[in-house]
Amino acid sequence: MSESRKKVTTRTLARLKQENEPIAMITAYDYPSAKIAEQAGADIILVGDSVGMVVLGYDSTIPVTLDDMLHHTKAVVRGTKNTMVVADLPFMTAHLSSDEVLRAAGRLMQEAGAYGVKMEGGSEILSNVKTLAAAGIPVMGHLGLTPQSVNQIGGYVIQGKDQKTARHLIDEAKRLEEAGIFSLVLECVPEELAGLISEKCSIPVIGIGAGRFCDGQVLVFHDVLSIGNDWHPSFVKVYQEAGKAMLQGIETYIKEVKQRVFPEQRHASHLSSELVEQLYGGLEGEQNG
Ligand SMILES: Nc1nc(=O)c2c([nH]1)NC[C@@H]1CN(c3ccc(C(=O)N[C@@H](CCC(=O)O)C(=O)O)cc3)CN21
Ligand SMILES: CC(C)C(=O)C(=O)O
Ligand SMILES: [Mg+2]
Repeated sequence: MSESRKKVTTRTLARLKQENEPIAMITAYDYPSAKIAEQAGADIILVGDSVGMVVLGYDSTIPVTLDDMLHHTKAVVRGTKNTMVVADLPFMTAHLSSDEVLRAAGRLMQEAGAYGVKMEGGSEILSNVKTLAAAGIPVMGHLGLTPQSVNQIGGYVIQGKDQKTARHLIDEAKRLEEAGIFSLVLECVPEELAGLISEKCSIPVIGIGAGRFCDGQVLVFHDVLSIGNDWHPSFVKVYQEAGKAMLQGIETYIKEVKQRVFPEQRHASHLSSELVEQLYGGLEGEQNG
């Protein structure tokens, strides 16, 4: 599928929304996971700052740096041919001066090869969104539960549950759209609200924990495959117990080493018996001399 497919662009996504065809997005953080995501047919790979939690072992996305994002985005880009790769701007970056945010986004595109960037927030980042869009940088928005604000929110909790906050999210989505984002992630909002925003926006809205009525869905790679964590947010569906399969494989390897079952003869290279004899003979000669 991925071999023959044309490159996914902003135009592809706009067409998918127009044709009411769901957009499939998944995170990836390195070369093998990117190859798997592309081969599976993902439209968009997100190099999420969730890399900090599922790969680097932090307990939030806050410690993730631009250098981390560059490092992982480069690996993902090397693993893809025609999938759109979007990289998260890390904590605080969206709020820096327009020069600094431009430089950060520019590095993710020029140095790492990202197609575009995603930034968390609404009105407070609007002028930076406009600056990036004016520079030809595809910007994906991110509203609802914005994990970079977890300390301020006070936890990973669903957003937009009452009239005031729901109304606010609709307004923010419209403002971001006007500022020039090409797509919007909505995280952890009630599905009726996500459906309404998807309907009111002409750009594709991609949900995570936002229900059935978005234009697309995104999940974290390690959640879909249950790698590294027993616990998952309740919106996650585990499609394969890859973490269990990995553990079993490594356990069996270690057991076989301990029991001298691995390696077998075929797992090594060999000398001719004549050469072996000569070498042993040579050693004996040394010992006798
Ligand atoms: N592995 C992983 N998956 C993710 O989806 C993810 C990350 N990490 N890290 C960055 C953010 C953080 N996310 C999270 C983390 C926790 C919840 C969570 O605990 N949600 C509760 C619902 C809270 C409520 O009731 O309001 C849940 O039970 O799902 C949600 C999103 C989403 N992102
Ligand atoms: C969960 C998605 C939307 C994200 O921002 C990430 O993986 O960092
Ligand atoms: Mg993120």
